[in-house]
This record gives sequence, C-alpha cells and structure tokens, in this order.
Amino acid sequence: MTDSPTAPEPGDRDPDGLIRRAGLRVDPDQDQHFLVDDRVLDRIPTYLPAAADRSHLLEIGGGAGALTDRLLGSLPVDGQLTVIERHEGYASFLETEFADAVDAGRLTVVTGDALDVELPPFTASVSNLPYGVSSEIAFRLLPEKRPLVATFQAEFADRMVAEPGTSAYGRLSVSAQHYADVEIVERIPREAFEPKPAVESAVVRCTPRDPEYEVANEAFFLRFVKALFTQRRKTVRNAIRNTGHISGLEEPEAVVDVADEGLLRKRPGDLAPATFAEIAAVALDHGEPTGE
Ligand SMILES: C[S@@+](CC[C@H](N)C(=O)[O-])C[C@H]1O[C@@H](n2cnc3c(N)ncnc32)[C@H](O)[C@@H]1O
Repeated sequence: MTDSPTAPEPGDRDPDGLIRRAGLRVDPDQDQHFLVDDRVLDRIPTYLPAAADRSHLLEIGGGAGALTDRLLGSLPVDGQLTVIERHEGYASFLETEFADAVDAGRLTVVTGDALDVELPPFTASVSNLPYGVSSEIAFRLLPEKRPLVATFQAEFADRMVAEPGTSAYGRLSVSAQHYADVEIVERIPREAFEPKPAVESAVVRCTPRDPEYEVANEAFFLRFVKALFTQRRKTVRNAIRNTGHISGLEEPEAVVDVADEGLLRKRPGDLAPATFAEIAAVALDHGEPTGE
C-alpha cells in the first residue's frame, strides 16, 4: 500500500510510514530509537495529569514525528507544540511533514541540542527521550515545575520512583522526588521501538508539587544528597565526614558534632528525602558550606 498523497489528520500517521518518508538512517548511536507501536504512541499523551494545561506542549527529540503527530492530535483548539530535535535532517523532515501545523502556528521545530537551546514557555512536556542524555534533560525540565511525561530506560525509571531502604533508592530518587510526584505509568517492551534498544523502557509521569519539607538552599541540598550517596554503605556520620570535597562543607566535623545521633547512625540509603533535608539544614548552619 502506498502512502496517501494528502496529509493525514494529526494523530493518524503510521509510524513506519513516517520513517519511510523521512528516508534517513535511524542511528542508534545518536539515540535514535523510534516508537513504532501505535497503541503505545496513542497512550503516551493521555498520561499527562488530567488537570495539566496542554496549551503549549514541549517535546524533546521529535525524530520522524510519530509522537509529534499524536501530540498535535491531542492539542486544544488554540494549543501549540514546540519540538526540539538535534538532528538537522529529522528537524527539517518534521517541518515538511507537518507543514500545515507549522503554517497554522501550532508547531514550532527548534533545531538544536535540548541541553543548550533556550526552552520555550511550555505548560507541559511529553517526550520519548534520547536515553544518552535523559538524566540531564530530566533535570533541566524538572525545576521548571511543569507536568512531565517521558520514556526512560526502565532501570533509570525504577531509580527515579524508588523508596528509601530499597536497592534502587539513591541520589536520583531523592532529586527527582524533590520536584515532583514521580510514577511509572507503563513499561514498554523493546519491540515497540525501531531499532530495538538494548533494554526495556518505562513511561514516567512527574506531577510537580512543593516538597513536604523546607530547603533553604536547593543547590546545597542537592549537592549534599549527591555527596552522601557516594558513601551509601557507610553511616551518615562517616558519609558526612568523608565527602566535604563533594558537598562543599568546610567543617563536616562540626556537623556531626551537633546532628541527631540516631540519624548519624543510619545509612544514606535508608533516609527519606525529608530526613536528608533535616540534616542538610544542620549542615548548612554548622558546616560552613562553600560554593553557590
Ligand atoms: C528516542 S528518539 C525519539 C524519536 C521520536 N520522538 C519517537 O518517539 O519515535 C530520540 C530523538 O532525540 C534526538 N536527540 C538526541 N539527542 C538529542 C539532544 N541532545 N537534543 C535534542 N534531540 C536529541 C534524536 O535525534 C532522536 O530523534
């Protein structure tokens, strides 16, 4: 069967047909694993929280446009979508394939690296992320406090949602959960992509909210969490002592002198985010942190 000469309605495009029409190599070394399972593609935009403002969606890594098509189909009447795609060939294909949406002001394609380009004033973000930089992109988007739906490698997603006391719990869990309620909403088998990635994927929904604890200095809090998890099998006391070069504490000894003895005996992997915040507050007051 040949592709129809008239442009299909947004939301109806066949993912394999898009890859064929783009006519470009799909290069896994450039994080190009395109979704080709229609059912998964149809579901991904529905995972945004019901109350999410969809008036300006942001997609990172448009590729051949299978998810772009579904997102355009899910926009409200006056809505718009911005897609950031690093590969010039795919970015230019998106502009041609979706020329009607571009002309109508509903789609903007930005050619560039999602880690460098200026972000548009988006209201929510939905992406099948390039896995090589998924962590950097997630931590660029999370502080924007907008609802986020994105695919990640399953093991990475498991770490994002992990609870204290589990082996997957770590710096990534505390940092992600600092910004949002984080949930895995679907696991995706390798077969849903072309070419198949090496591992399973998972769709994660991040619903922004303020944390249940106060943090006076966010940069220090995140650095302190990072430092302690480099010593996850040590006690909190020793982890604080050993990681001043990472946390920036000039006087870690002064922190362990005044911190709660019960907490100092625990291990970083057992501390809830609120407990990290409690100890970070003591460290900020007594440890003479340097840096921003
Ligand atoms: C996993 S593919 C997803 C493609 C498409 N959205 C889909 O679901 O089929 C990731 C896309 O991100 C692009 N990409 C890789 N690194 C990027 C970066 N740093 N900034 C923007 N796009 C990037 C790749 O060229 C590729 O098109």
